[in-house]
Amino acid sequence: MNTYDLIVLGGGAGGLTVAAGAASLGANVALVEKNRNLGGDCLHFGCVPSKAFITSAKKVFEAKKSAETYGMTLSGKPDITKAMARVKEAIAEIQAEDSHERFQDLGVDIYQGKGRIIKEHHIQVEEETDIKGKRVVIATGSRPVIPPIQGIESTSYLTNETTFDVSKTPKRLLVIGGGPIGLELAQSFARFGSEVTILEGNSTIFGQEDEDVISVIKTQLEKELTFQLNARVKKVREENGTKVVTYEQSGYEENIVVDDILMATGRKPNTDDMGLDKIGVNLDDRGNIVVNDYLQTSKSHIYAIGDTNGKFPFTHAAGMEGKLVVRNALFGIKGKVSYENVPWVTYTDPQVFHLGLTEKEARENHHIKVFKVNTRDVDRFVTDRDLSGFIKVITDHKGHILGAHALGTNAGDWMQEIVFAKTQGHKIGDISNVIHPYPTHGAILQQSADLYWRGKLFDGMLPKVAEKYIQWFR
Ligand SMILES: Cc1cc2nc3c(=O)[nH]c(=O)nc-3n(C[C@H](O)[C@H](O)[C@H](O)COP(=O)(O)OP(=O)(O)OC[C@H]3O[C@@H](n4cnc5c(N)ncnc54)[C@H](O)[C@@H]3O)c2cc1C
Ligand SMILES: NC(=O)c1ccc[n+]([C@@H]2O[C@H](COP(=O)([O-])OP(=O)(O)OC[C@H]3O[C@@H](n4cnc5c(N)ncnc54)[C@H](O)[C@@H]3O)[C@@H](O)[C@H]2O)c1
Repeated sequence: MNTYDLIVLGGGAGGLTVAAGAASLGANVALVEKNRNLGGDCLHFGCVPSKAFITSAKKVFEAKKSAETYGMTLSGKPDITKAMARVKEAIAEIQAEDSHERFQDLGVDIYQGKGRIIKEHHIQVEEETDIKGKRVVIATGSRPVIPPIQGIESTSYLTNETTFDVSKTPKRLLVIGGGPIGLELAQSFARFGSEVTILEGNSTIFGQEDEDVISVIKTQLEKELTFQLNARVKKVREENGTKVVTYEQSGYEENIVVDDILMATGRKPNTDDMGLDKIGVNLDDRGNIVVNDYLQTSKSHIYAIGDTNGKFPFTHAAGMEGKLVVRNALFGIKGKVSYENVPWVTYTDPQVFHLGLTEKEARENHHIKVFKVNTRDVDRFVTDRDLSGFIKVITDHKGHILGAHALGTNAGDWMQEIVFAKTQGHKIGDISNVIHPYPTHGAILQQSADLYWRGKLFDGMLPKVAEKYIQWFR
């Protein structure tokens, strides 16, 4: 039986980070991946295809908008198969980075097949091969949750695993779930010509965002999508090639007839059927693997990262956790995980940027200040006619950054400066001293920092002292 310093289960965002990092440091590493290709959900069914599709959809939308704005004539319908071909091209190109050869060259032994933990240090791959590891990292990701809806077993529907294979634009599309997956894809389908309705069980879409952000993005998206909130799906059935969906809203039953349904109702960790209960690795009631601050499970030689621990289900968080686990597992360092400075971006148009606490969360434990700047007050956004967005920086009373939120074209890029500032412990005022070329979008951050100084200069004792000093100096 082959024996390793480290066995990694799952070759996605988290697992590949661990395998590459540990092998580069000289560890003897095995990587077990059930699919033929490495890369995981992010590459094959998640971030990469969705962003490629979003870009195509945005181009189509802007072509139409530009034609209207500049008095040109545009004819024809966009062909979604061309967009999906571009999706496949993007996946293939990035796949080359995650090839078996690359990892084998690093010294990683790859086992293709489904892995199960059969004893504390023993992994079985497809009931055929047994391998032994001093430490084990579980990075098996997640899959879509399918809610228990009457009739769903006999009705076809899309998920993120099948959406990028569609060969025609659904005329009427129902998206169940108003979270990031649902909204990013809904807007893109709408831009390819689908009539899209979002059915959301809660009273709001984007439940995790700051309230101001939710209110503005909803108004923006309503130009392209129809929302049904507080709506609970009761049953579905197929009828003459269409799907009839019955949902309850405000005590009434409503029916909607559509051509396709996209399920975007959250994620479920891939932690079942892996033998975890048998060896005493604890799961919470949603199936997430319970980990401590060092990302160790209830068995200290087994670590769990990425979507399996349910803490921060994003690719960059899985990568960050993976790097930490390499240090902790190989060198016995007790590095603690922290998500305080981990941002996320939802790639709707406009994009939604999120870092740290929302205003409501911050108010619970801090005496806060809020600095808000609208894009219409920043020259670069004015030149671009991008006038409906804003940024909001939330600080404690001393100016330490607690949270930052933004809505605007490419917000994920121009807000990165504040992630750096927060990570390095800078206060908001420090951004005021950073020179931003004129006219750039990033200047919006400088303007928010200027608000901080303006408050300090004009609301405190300083103006009175300054006045006295100037009189004396004259
Ligand atoms: C539509 C969509 C869009 C997204 N967009 C973004 C985005 O823009 N930005 C972002 O940061 N995040 C995004 N995410 C989330 C991101 O994809 C995940 O957070 C990330 O992939 C998690 O990485 P992971 O390593 O935990 O799991 P994965 O990347 O899914 O990797 C898990 C791997 O484990 C394998 N596996 C499973 N079970 C076993 C087993 N028993 N044995 C062996 N192998 C196994 C799987 O085949 C898979 O390859 C998106 C997700 C979706 C669905
Ligand atoms: N840009 C990004 O970084 C990005 C993009 C997509 C996904 N992701 C990741 O994927 C994760 C999952 O995304 P998601 O949108 O599937 O999940 P989510 O949990 O964020 O949203 C699911 C939504 O579906 C609703 N819902 C659940 N069951 C329902 C039902 N039966 N009827 C009606 N509504 C129902 C929920 O109230 C919720 O609003 C995210 O948390 C995120 O980490 C990230």
